Amino acid sequence: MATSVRVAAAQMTSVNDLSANFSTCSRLVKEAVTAGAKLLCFPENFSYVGSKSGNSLAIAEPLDGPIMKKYCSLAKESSIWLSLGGFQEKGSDDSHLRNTHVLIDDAGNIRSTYSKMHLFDVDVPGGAVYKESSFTEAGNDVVAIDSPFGRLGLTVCYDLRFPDLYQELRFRHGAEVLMVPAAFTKVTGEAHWETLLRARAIETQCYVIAAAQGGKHSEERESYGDSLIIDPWGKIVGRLSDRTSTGIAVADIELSVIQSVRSKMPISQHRKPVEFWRSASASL
Ligand SMILES: O=C(O)CNC(=O)[C@H](CS)NC(=O)CCC(=O)C(=O)O
Repeated sequence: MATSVRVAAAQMTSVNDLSANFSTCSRLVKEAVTAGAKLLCFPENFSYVGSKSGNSLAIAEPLDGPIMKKYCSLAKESSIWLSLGGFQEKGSDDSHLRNTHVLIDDAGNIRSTYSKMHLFDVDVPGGAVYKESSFTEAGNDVVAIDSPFGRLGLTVCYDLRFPDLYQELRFRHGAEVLMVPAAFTKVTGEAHWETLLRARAIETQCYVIAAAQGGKHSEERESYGDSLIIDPWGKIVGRLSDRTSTGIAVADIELSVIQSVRSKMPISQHRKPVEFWRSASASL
């Protein structure tokens, strides 16, 4: 990784129209290129948000289908890496999709994919009831990959609430930058979004890039928004002035910040993972 490299996180309000969302993404790619970013991260469901969550089954496609081909061409034409967080990938039968985070390089090649592990089956207090598992197959592979922006850890949205995954990414897979594309609900976002993201950055000493859906997608659906880039000390280094507007947040990833935070506070040497204290207490 270069000593400093500029990245961007998109914030958008995707709708139930594939071509309208692609136009928005193309415009944001141009903005990111103009800002000097080498990587642009898009939120969960960047290419489509149905008025009801199960609606997205109808537009699910394989990774070599026409939708993903267009995004690969977009990356290639603009010579920029794209993190596409939460693509509706066709599942193993017609009633399931996979919620897949796709990483495309600046030559338009898919470098890595990760399918969301933790599915959002939640009765949101004061909000709607979600049952993502009714139409989604959970992934079960932890995915980290080297890139010009450091070693990236791929996650999606609700994964954010499960710190074990991020511990695994940092301490077993060597992640330096954690990506959390999301479509958080308004209620849970207000209560938890920034706190959870900053906690993940601090406890793993990683950069966190969190691209978010924000605003009203339809009469029925609204997302919290607030795309953030956070440094390994937990400081917010990239944010839009408005939580729900469409645009990009830009920040520089500095190798020296990762190194300095980690060497001054060497938590990788101090940590006592669960296997350690379980075997210690067993011998009492
Ligand atoms: O279903 C779709 O169309 C798109 N998928 C989503 O919006 C997903 C699953 S329903 N949303 C979340 O994971 C919200 C998590 C969240 O809000 C929290 O953890 O608080």
